[in-house]
Amino acid sequence: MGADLRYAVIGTGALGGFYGARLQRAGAEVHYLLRSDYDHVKENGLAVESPDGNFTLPEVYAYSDAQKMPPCDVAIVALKTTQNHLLSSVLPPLTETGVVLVLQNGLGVEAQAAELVGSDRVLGGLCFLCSNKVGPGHIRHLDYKKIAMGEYRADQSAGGVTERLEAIAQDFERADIPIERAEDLVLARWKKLMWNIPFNGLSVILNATTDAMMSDDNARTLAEILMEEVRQGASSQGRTVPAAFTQTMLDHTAAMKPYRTSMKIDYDERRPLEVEAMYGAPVRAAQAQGVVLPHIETLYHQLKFLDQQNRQG
Ligand SMILES: NC(=O)C1=CN([C@@H]2O[C@H](COP(=O)(O)OP(=O)(O)OC[C@H]3O[C@@H](n4cnc5c(N)ncnc54)[C@H](OP(=O)(O)O)[C@@H]3O)[C@@H](O)[C@H]2O)C=CC1
Ligand SMILES: CC(C)(CO)C(=O)C(=O)O
Repeated sequence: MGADLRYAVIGTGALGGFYGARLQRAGAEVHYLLRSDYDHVKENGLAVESPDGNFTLPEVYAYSDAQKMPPCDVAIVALKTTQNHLLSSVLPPLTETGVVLVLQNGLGVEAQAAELVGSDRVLGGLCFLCSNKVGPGHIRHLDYKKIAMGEYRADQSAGGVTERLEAIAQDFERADIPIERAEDLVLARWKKLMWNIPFNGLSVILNATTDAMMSDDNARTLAEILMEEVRQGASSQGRTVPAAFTQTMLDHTAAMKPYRTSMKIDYDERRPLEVEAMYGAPVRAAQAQGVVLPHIETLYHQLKFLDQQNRQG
């Protein structure tokens, strides 16, 4: 992998638009794949509002067809996981040493990219970010931005910190994005699920923002029960999430600015919910090891029902 990496952002929304624009502003060459915003962004570029400072990029390399993109060193997958069935048609050509970096929430998402490009060419990242797309090519970054990034291994082993991971991490750091080098991507994914499984799902079921859930004993209890099960799920995969991490997540959420989770926004906008990647995949991974996660499974079925009703309605 050469010194100056060329990036592709596949899905220029809340997350992809934010990180892509930050990389470009820091000097990286970034190519963006867009869908509904293509004409607007080709004409006007991207605008980012952020507590770090607002900025615009009047000129960006915009595409509506991945096959027209140049070979890239790092293709960042930033679609919703509900669109991953389209991956084969939206990934750009890669350079000889090019890799796919999957920045989506959930579990098992790297495997979908690995099927297409080979399991030795995939990394994953967990983004601790609150960002929304509020208009065509218009990203509103609200809070946080750190990424825990790690190497994917088909056998689920820890991939360690490789040179290419280090090179990508340094590009992000130049863009003022803190990067945690995750030795074990599987553990990092389960730790992120400690937040997403309780709060994304409950925000839809309880029709509540994070502050409303944190200030209510019943909602907090539900969140704690779910977190305990996520720990059991991690343990079924040979990973240990320390018991104290539950309190860390609760404290983190209590300290957050009131937040409507991404799943709640998708629900309110009648868009498909990321139920399979966030709930189905962890439940199935645990089940494959003979471990049942009853509360998470219940939430999974409730969310599947609500998602279906919501989009029919
Ligand atoms: N937003 C956040 O703060 C965080 C998000 N995440 C995760 O990141 C992932 C992305 O989420 P987020 O950025 O919020 O979602 P968004 O919906 O904001 O962004 C996804 C983008 O992908 C585009 N897209 C969809 N299909 C295609 C296609 N076929 N070709 C080109 N572009 C396409 C969409 O375009 P269109 O506008 O046409 O729909 C949209 O702009 C999810 O897995 C989410 O859970 C994780 C942590 C925080
Ligand atoms: C936990 C949070 C809100 C920010 O840390 C996030 O990363 C997410 O929505 O997935």
